[in-house]
Amino acid sequence: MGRLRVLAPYLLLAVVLTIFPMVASTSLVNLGVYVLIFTIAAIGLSLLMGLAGQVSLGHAAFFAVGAYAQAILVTRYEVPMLLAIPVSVAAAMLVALLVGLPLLRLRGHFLALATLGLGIIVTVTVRELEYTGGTSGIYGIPKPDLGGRVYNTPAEYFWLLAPVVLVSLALAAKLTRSRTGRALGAVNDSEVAAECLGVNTFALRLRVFVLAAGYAGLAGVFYAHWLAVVSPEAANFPLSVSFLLMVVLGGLGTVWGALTGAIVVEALDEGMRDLIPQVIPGASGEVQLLGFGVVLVLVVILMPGGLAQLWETVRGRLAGRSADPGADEPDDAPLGPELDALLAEADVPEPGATVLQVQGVTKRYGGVTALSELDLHVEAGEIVALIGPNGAGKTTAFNIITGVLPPTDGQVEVRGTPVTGQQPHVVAGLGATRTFQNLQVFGSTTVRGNIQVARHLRSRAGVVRGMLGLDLAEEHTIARDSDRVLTAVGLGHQAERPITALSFGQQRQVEVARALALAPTVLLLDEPMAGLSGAEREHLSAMLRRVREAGIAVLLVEHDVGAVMALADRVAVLDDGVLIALGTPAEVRVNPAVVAAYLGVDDEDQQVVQAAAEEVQQ
Ligand SMILES: Nc1ncnc2c1ncn2[C@@H]1O[C@H](COP(=O)(O)OP(=O)(O)OP(=O)(O)O)[C@@H](O)[C@H]1O
Repeated sequence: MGRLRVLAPYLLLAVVLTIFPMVASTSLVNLGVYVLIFTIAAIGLSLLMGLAGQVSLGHAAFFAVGAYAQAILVTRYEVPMLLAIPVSVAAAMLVALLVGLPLLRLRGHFLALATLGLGIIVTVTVRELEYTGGTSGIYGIPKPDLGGRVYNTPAEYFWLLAPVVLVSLALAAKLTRSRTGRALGAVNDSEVAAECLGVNTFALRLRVFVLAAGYAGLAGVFYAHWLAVVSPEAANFPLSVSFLLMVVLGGLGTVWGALTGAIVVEALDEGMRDLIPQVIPGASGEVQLLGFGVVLVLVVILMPGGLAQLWETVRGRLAGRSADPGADEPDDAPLGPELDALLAEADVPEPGATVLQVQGVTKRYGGVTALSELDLHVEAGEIVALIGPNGAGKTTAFNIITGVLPPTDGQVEVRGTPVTGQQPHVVAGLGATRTFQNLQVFGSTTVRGNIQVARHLRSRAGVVRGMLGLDLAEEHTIARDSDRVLTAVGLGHQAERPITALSFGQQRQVEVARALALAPTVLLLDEPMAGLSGAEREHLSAMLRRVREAGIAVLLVEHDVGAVMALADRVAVLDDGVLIALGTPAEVRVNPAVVAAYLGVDDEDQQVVQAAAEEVQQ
């Protein structure tokens, strides 16, 4: 039943694509050919923008590379079409790899600008080079001839393209539902959280950038054969804008948006071509581009989710379902055997072995020293609390340990391996992960989806396996393990809910569960009790004791001093970036420097510290 639901849209589309050329006029089928060609390119851009969150203003550059490579291969070297296709697609992907390596280190609008520049470079290059035919381009590209059958008419070409579009769509859609797709979705929601769960964001983005270029290159190939000529316009900015419009109009959330977007943009294009000269006599293509710009702005303002969002709303209304299915019955016995099984997965050394070593770590921001020569270590099976007034440097210490920030000076080792200056995913790979003071849940998915990302390092499937569906057994294991994690921490009844439907405290608990799902050796928790009810705090404390018993090392930043004193084996106190005390809770409680540091700070914390000090003095 589930499989039929997945296949149904493709079957329906196959039927429509088969019938369309039989019933539509030749000019409409001709338009349909362009829709299908551009759909292939837009699917690639949809993956890049929707999945990897990267805006490209130069997608047409890869389209042109594919088109030119195919034109050169079949006209100059007489390479058979079927043999030339993979080479041309590979050429587009190779260009993407070469430019992606430096470009993808750029973020946001810088990447958009850089890809815009790439489009200009390709346009100028093919226009200036004699080899690529200069301004007139390359002529005489034959219509496809497969096994003696020539695809000459619009209908024939449409039927040739239809299966290519169907397969392209299916592969891309499968990728979005794979391990890679989940990881990229997580990167879009919170790059830092995804990295700290072991997701190598740069490598993933690069792969999707290259893949997107492959789709564009393939579209370029079919474009070249259909038009019989390729000219520098193929790499032009207006075409990149059209692709962008297709993806945004169709909706970034789904690759199907590429198809609907391509249909609407091509229809608009035709409409504008007729309409604009009537409204503005003598108007040129530039005015058409302006028209596209206006549509793009209107879509972004009025319908940011594109047609896909509209469709989802209609479908939800028709089915009478809300976005949040609500919670099931609460789990009977949280923290049961499932938690033992999860904790047993952690690769921990013998109790007492140092798993985290911080040596002389200093962090300066200009004139501000956020952290000054911090020395700290955490052993297996130990909870060390890091406390201190606001601005003491606790979060800075976490950021440096987990690779989110490089230190100005000093060393960090996880299980004896130096990790200073390494990316967070490398640190996570060694078994150290964290939660965040400011919640960093993956807001576009469910509670289960959040946990599944944390199983990234415990699974292997890459882009190709994900696209081809060769990851089914692994996907089954990830889903099963994620549900076990949720049951283990008492959140099984929330699995199906969008994470954003949960209360702040519950989201915090999911974040802790997500970090545990990595089966870490070292767990760093940044104010995990903040926003939790009394019962939830007790539940979390009980869980952390079990985590300690399992031999996992815990570094805990927490403002709830009472909870810290009850839980921690050792307490480190920071004040103004300086470690002012380190010892057992009993020792730290009576340390005059600690009492002084808390004076005039949070009333509640101050009372706890002072009451404890008085108690010991009596
Ligand atoms: N990006 C930055 N640029 C400049 N100063 C910074 C930056 N990040 C942190 N700081 C400063 O470093 C010091 C330590 O900040 P940090 O966030 O680590 O403290 P904290 O102990 O975690 O505080 P809180 O309990 O309020 O979260 C503060 O004085 C803060 O203003």
